Amino acid sequence: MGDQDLPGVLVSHLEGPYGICEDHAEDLKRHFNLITMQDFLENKAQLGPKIQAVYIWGGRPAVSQELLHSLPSLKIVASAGAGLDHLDLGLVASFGVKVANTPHAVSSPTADLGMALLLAAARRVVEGHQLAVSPHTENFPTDYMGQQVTGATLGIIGMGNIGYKIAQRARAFEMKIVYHNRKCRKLEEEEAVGAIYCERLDDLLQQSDFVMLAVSLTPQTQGLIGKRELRLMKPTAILINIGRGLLVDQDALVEALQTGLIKAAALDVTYPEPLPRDHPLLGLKNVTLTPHIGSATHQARRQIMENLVESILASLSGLPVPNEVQLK
Ligand SMILES: O=CC(=O)O
Repeated sequence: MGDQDLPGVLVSHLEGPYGICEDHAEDLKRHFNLITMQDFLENKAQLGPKIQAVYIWGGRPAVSQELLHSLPSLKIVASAGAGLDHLDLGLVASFGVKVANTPHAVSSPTADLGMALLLAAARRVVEGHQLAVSPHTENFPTDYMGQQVTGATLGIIGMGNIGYKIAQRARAFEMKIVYHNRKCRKLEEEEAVGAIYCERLDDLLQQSDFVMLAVSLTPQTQGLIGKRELRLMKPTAILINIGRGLLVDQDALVEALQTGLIKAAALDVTYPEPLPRDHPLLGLKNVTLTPHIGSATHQARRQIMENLVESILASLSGLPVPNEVQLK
C-alpha cells in the first residue's frame, strides 16, 4: 500500500518543540499518511476528506469548530498525555468524533517528577548546585537548611492515576499521606498506601508540610489554590504543581512566596508556558521550575505514541477504542 492509501492523520508539524518526536515519525508512517497542518491548510479541499484522525502532541494542533467542519471523515482525536483541557470535549462529541488520551503512559513518569520536585524544593537542590559551582563555595554551609521529608505530611490533591503513584512513592519516604479528591473517596487506594481522606480541602491545606497538585484542569478546578488557600497553608509548607498552571492563582502565589506566607514552590506547569522572561517567579530563590516535562522520558513518550496508534487503529476498524474518553 502506498503512503497515499494509508489513513490520513493530521499532525501539527513533524519537527520542532510541538512536532512529534523525531524517532516516532518512522513508526507512525508505517500505519498512517501523516499530513502536517501546513500541508492541510495549503490544500484543504483535497486533504480534508482524507483525514480520519487528529494526532495531538504537546497540545497541538488545536481542534476548533472550523477544523472539525473541514474534516468530514474524522473518526478520532488522539491526544498525548492525561490532560484534556486543550480540547472542547462537547464540541468534538457534537461532530460524532471520539477522543482518546494516554493516562496510563504518563502516570509513573509524572509521579516521579512530582517527587523529584518535592525533594528538590525541600532540600534546595538547585540552590545547592549553584552554591557548589560558585567560585566562593564552602563545604558544609551552616546557614543552608532545608525541610525534612521523612515523617512530613504530604497532602495530595487529586487521587487519580498520578496522585496514587505519588502516594506510593511518598510511602517509601515514610511520609504521612493525606488526600483530597473532588469526585469521590478512594477507599482501595487509601488502604493500599495508608492515606487519610480529607473531605475538606481546607483541612488538607492546614495539615500538610507539602501540598501536591495532581488534579486535572476543569472549570471547577481553575484557581483551586488562591489567596485564601495559601493563607491556610503552613508558613513552612511547600507547594508542588504537576497538574496545570491555572490550578493556582499565580499572582497570589508570587505574593505568598515573596512575603513568606509559604516556604517555597516547585512548579512543572505555569501560565503561560513558558513564562515571560521578566516574570517575578523567575527571580525568586524559593521557586524551582521545570518546563512541563512530567512525561518527558524516552520510554513514556514512546508508550504514549504506541497507545495513540492503538486507539486510532481501533477506531478506524470500528473496534472498542483503548483509553477512549467518555464524552458527555
Ligand atoms: O501535561 C501532561 C499531561 O497532560 O499528561
